[in-house]
Amino acid sequence: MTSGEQIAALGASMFARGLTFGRTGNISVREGDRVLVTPTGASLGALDPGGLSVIDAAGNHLDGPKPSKEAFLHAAVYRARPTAGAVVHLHSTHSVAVSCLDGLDPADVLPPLTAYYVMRVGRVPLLPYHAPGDASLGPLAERTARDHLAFLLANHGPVVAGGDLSAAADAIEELEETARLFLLLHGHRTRPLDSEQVAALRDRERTPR
Ligand SMILES: O=C(CO)COP(=O)(O)O
Ligand SMILES: [Zn+2]
Repeated sequence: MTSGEQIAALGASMFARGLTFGRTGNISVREGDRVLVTPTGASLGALDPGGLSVIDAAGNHLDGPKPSKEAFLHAAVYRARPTAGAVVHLHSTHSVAVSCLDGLDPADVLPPLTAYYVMRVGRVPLLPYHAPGDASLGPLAERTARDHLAFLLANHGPVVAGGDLSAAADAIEELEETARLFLLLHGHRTRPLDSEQVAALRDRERTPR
């Protein structure tokens, strides 16, 4: 499958499962110096694999239709994370709900409820509200992405990187399910993983298997 076909297949799957809706969300894949990104105003449910936009890591539009208004965010993540091969942004409902909560710890929005959340996502910070496409968020996004795989845009939604598209998809789905669990558990006495359990999982993830 070409990268364009992979992006279209993932978009269709995310859309079909209600992980994003309408004409929201955007997906990109890095290929060397070029980044293939979904066009602005596209439905992730109906992407044309041959009709994607091309930008560079500075966010410049190189080819194809006008890129996503969040292309600058994707470019910022690629500059910050040399190992990132893909970036996904969704308006996934439970993650967006968490991004609207008052009183979150902006350094770490969700507790480590499950092992897979720790293994696939890690610590997720909250970036302050900016209107969609407001490129003044770029420098903070770039600094944040250096040591975070994922971040949450306040009153908006998640942005998640991965070594490749399937890793980015796994991580953003894990984040969405953890946000759902967090909201489901509201009002229940909850026992997240303790710091030793979290540290052991982080060590294990660093050990090549
Ligand atoms: O999610 C979106 C904005 O945050 C969708 O915008 P684009 O259609 O420009 O990608
Ligand atoms: Zn958005």
